[in-house]
Amino acid sequence: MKNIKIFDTTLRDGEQSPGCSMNIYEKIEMAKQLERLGVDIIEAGFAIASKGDFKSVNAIAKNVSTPIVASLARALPKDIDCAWEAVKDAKRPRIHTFIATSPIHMKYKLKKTPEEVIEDAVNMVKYAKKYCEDIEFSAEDATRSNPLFLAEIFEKVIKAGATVINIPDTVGYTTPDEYYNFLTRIKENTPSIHKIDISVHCHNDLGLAVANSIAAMRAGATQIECTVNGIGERAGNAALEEIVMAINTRKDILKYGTGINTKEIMKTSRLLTNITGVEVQPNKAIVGENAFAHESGIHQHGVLEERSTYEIMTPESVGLNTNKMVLGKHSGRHAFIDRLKTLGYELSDNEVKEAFEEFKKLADKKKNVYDGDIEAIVSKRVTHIPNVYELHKFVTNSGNTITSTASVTLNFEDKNIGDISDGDGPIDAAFKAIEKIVNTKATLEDYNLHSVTEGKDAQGEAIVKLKKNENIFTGRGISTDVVEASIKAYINAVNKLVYEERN
Ligand SMILES: CC(=O)SCCNC(=O)CCNC(=O)[C@H](O)C(C)(C)COP(=O)(O)OP(=O)(O)OC[C@H]1O[C@@H](n2cnc3c(N)ncnc32)[C@H](O)[C@@H]1OP(=O)(O)O
Ligand SMILES: CC(C)C(=O)C(=O)O
Ligand SMILES: [Mg+2]
Repeated sequence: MKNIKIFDTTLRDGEQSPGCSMNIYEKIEMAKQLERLGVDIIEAGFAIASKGDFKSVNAIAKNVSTPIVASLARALPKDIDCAWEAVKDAKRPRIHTFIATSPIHMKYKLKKTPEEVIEDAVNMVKYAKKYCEDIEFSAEDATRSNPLFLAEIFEKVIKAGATVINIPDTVGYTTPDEYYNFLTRIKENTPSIHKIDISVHCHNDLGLAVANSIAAMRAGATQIECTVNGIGERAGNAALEEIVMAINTRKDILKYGTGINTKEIMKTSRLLTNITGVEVQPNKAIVGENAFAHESGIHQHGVLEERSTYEIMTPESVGLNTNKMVLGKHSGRHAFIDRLKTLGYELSDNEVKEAFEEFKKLADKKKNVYDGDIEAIVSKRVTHIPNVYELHKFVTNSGNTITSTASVTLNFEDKNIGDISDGDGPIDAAFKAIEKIVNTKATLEDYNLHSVTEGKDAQGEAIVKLKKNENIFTGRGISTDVVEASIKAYINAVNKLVYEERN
């Protein structure tokens, strides 16, 4: 199966997205991750735009080895000189030059006749060719251009040395069928286009960027330009992760592959989010928080029985550990019982029935139902677990210039036993001191803290999960003092573990 080339323009068109500017170090980090992801081409920037852009493109050219590194340039000698200076150190450099070809752009923006635009395009491709073998030529606003005019300009720039022809939907105006026919018409009228790569670059103004890219691929495009998380000018560009996973998931009809290591997708998306601070919407395909989450009872039941009922790809295939069952007002009994099992509870049928009714009432009132809420509901129904260990007293000492220490005393079988420890903060120190006393040999699997009431006097609820021999013991602790809440949660988990081991 043939691979379609993935041209990533996160660092160029993506950066044109408001709020997505990146500094040189962030761009290098992102470029290295794109290399691990396996993209074929990195468009590293628009070298003439600023000194910073030039330095970033140049640094990326020096820091990645497998992908081609491209810089954008207008059809102007000074832009091409600058682009070449920036990419010339790359193992595989590319100059990407463009000029607009639509009547609107030529008349109002460039103030040039079509003949002048052809002349500039040809001259600048020849000019760039003196520097670099690999030249991409883009006809900006191609989809609002006359296809026969495009065929003429493409034939001439290919003869002048262009090795890739890009036919962008700059303003996200076309539709899949129209784009398919448009590309077919251009191919029929550009004899030399068959010798080189045909690229597409779609914007998402009508939400059709990915669909249009896929239609173009079916019409013979061999390179797709896209960005991580779909960032880019205005409504963004075609999202890399969506294109790649569509190709991957629908190999049966699309009959193409990519060189992308899909397991790196999530990491790449999160790196970009961390760098830019721009979150992806929760329902965003592939990389959104909810892309592999199931909230409603019928779906949760289906997925618990057989994941493929509601999952067309696995979360693991994009680098996520697992899917997510979100408990809320739409959830049903199957998911509720499954969560109880995960939390280590085994209830009788009647207890489950009562707990489920209470859970539904709570879910109607509360946006998020946490594990702690479920435990609060069921803990009163399960067999009472004796408090083998109880907190007698604790003292912690911490600050930003000293090592945190904790001294904890527990009551055990009517005796007080104490120990001390240092740690990474007062809570870590306290947990270590407790472990010295109880010696469970369990590992701390998870810890979280949230407020359970509102206002200045909010109570903090700590959840501690201890793991031993594949069993999870979840402890809860509530206090207005977060250290105390955490210590109580740890002791609660220890008591559950001890109870289990003794029975
Ligand atoms: C579709 C796209 O995404 S195109 C890429 C868009 N990205 C960017 O513009 C980001 C970086 N841009 C910049 O930093 C600046 O716009 C620069 C450095 C490129 C140019 O800045 P300035 O010289 O101040 O020009 P300004 O941006 O105001 O106007 C653009 C000029 O380029 C011309 N131009 C636009 N596209 C092209 C082209 N492909 N080839 C030749 N000239 C072009 C315009 O006609 C205009 O020319 P004029 O100054 O003679 O009127
Ligand atoms: C420069 C070109 C490829 C572009 O970004 C566009 O047309 O959208
Ligand atoms: Mg663009």
